[in-house]
Amino acid sequence: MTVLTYLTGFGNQHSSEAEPGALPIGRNSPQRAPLGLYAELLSGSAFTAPRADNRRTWMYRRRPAVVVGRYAPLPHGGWKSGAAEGEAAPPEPLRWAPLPVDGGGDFIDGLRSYAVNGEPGVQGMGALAYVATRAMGRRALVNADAEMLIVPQQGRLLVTTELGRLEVAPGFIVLLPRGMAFKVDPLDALARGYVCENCGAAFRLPELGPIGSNGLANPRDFEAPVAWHEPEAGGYEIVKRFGGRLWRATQEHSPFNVVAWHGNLAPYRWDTARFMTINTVSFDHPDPSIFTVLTSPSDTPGWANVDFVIFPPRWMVAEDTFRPPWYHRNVMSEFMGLVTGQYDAKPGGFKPGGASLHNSYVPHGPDSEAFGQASNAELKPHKLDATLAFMFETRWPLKPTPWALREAPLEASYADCWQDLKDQFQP
Ligand SMILES: O=C(O)Cc1cc(O)ccc1O
Ligand SMILES: [Fe+2]
Repeated sequence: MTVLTYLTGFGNQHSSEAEPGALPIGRNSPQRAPLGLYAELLSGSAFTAPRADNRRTWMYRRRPAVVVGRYAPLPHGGWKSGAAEGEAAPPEPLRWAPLPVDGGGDFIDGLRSYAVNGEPGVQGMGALAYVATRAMGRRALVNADAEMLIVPQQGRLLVTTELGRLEVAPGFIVLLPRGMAFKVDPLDALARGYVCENCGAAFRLPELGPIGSNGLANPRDFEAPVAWHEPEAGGYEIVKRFGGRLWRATQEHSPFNVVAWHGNLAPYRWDTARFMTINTVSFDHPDPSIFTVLTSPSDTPGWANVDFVIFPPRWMVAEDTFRPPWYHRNVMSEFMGLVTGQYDAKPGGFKPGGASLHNSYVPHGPDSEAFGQASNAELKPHKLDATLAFMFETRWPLKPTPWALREAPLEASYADCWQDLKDQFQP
């Protein structure tokens, strides 16, 4: 395939044209847009949102998105959204073994929700897995309810969007704005990973406070696509997520027909290897908020609708410190996945491609194996290398789905991993 080029900078005012002269200069909506194109605006925020949060993009396209057939319901057994579609779960830690990579479906067919909260299109999130063994072909997905954050775990992906194409491998993430058409195609025989469906405020970089003007995920490392319009003629199936349901319609042309665009609402890819990791250089284990890549705030300051947090390779140097995570009960709910390597709180038990859910106030922390090792380890500088875990942390309790509780590879004996923690009190 061709080598793709990118525009850099999270939230920048990008502009791109696939044909010279396709982008109007000095105005957005001339009486006749250049080259016979249609002008179309996509908003990511209310028109009157504060300037710092305001996101919108102008597209100049061969046909506007309004040219589409009538929608009919499209059944999908695995994709759930909103607390109403979750089940009551016992207040216990839950963990799932890696999903088998089979099934012969495309990205849409292979979506399965582990856990949900909130309300589709309003607030909250869903944590999903995807397994894809074939391309979407002439099928596109539009999620009108949520922004989609894709975390590939296995297999490279080609992500085609209305604004252009992105290529990613495991270790990257992809952020797809709410309401923008896209398709996700495996570039290898199979692809597996995780998705966060964010129904709240759009993801943004966290404030840095005393860290200062640099660090964590740096804005310039986020890469947006350049304009690209699909050359092949022919129809498309548009699959739309709206109101927590899937719908399908057909149209006689590709939705990937944007010849030029400009604006600050764009899909991005980002390489987790670019994360500038902050950790203690003295003692104690800092709160995991130091690993926040992106945050979707809620209406209460500091209580995120969802934070996307990574646990990347890093040096552990803390003195007189139990270095893995502490035992804790968190008001926020924690969904975790493992892209590669080992996670320090569960060196043996948490497998790449697996998932865990530690819901609001569910006690958790290092398993007995990790506790024994870390309590006795010689505290010389140690690199946690070749590892990448992540967390979707949300202020609303997550409800597991029927699939997650009854069909997915739920590990019945997960909670046993703490039962060997003995009373070792020596008065
Ligand atoms: O529970 C977990 O494994 C995630 C986590 C990691 C950490 O370093 C501190 C708190 C926390 O919830
Ligand atoms: Fe935790």
